[in-house]
Amino acid sequence: MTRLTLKGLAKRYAGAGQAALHGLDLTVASGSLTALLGPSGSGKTTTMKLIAGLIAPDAGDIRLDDRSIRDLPPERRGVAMVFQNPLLFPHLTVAGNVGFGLRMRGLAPDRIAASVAAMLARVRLSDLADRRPAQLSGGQAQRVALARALVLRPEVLLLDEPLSSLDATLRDEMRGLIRDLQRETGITTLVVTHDQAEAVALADRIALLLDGRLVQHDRPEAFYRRPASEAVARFFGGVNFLPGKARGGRFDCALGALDLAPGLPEGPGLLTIRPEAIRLGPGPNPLPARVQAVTFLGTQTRVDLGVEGFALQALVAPEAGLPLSPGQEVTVSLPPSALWLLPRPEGAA
Ligand SMILES: Nc1ncnc2c1ncn2[C@@H]1O[C@H](COP(=O)(O)OP(=O)(O)OP(=O)(O)O)[C@@H](O)[C@H]1O
Repeated sequence: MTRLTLKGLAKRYAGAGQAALHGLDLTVASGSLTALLGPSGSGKTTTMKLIAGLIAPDAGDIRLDDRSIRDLPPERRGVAMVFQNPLLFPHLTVAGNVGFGLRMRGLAPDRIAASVAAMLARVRLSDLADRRPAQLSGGQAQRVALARALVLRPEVLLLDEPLSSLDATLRDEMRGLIRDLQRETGITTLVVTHDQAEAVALADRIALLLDGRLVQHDRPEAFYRRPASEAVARFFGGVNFLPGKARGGRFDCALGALDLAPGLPEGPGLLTIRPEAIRLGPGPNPLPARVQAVTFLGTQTRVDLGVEGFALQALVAPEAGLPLSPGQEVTVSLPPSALWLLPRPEGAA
């Protein structure tokens, strides 16, 4: 198993005003499945192409364990990349596509045939071995592309938005397959996605890129419980932010003095609470609130609340939200364990 390290990786495309990556430092643990997450244009594909050797960095290094691969050609890096569009060779069969890289390496035909057959069985494509890419569905083509990369036993596997072109059912299936194969093979894997729910469902670790910078690299739950900044919290659906000051275990803000859990920093900060952590009803940090709007969202109900002239948004189970109506007076409570302090944005008073 191999650790992947990016050190000070920088890239500005010719003619672009802004750099696509500003000195990215990231260590992808050996054998982990890490999601490289970020909105469109944040530098995810650029990072993948740099690791795969399809483009060259302006500065920085790329290491597999202690070896730099920065100056190696793509085929000698030990890195395989699967693109969003599977890019299969149209004139080759499924088996021909999967065996292509092994043939390029000069392996004996019987060894190639055995490896290809085993790989196709693993991705449940044995029955389609003789088909051409034009005769495959999108999900099948994506599985062939994954098999073609894995059969080479790369040290690092890069998957660029592997689920984005699939419908919801196929996406679940493919996500399960990627997870299972990654666990079985232990190949250090980096998956690009712009979808935070997908990153959470798939990865052991998430590296969040915003504007070409790594803003947090953590376990999925940390992005909800301990976001590093307001921007991170917002990317993960955070909507409640209260400026104020923490002092002696309490937070003074527009809603009064709220009890905090122990261990949070003192001083000016931005308090945040997840909408799903707000309780309707009496409890710790109780506050009188007026319901502004109730929106049924299927699995949850969104309740917009006015609290001391401040807007808070809660997400509750539908059965908890249904009897509510706009104008109603309710008590909300804010459990201290769900209150988290963020640094105040630059320039804030
Ligand atoms: N070949 C290129 N020439 C000039 N600018 C580029 C080129 N490729 C990407 N960029 C710019 O670099 C920045 C990062 O792009 P990149 O494709 O890495 O982002 P991304 O996070 O993968 O986005 P998406 O999710 O939309 O694919 C963007 O501002 C993009 O416009």
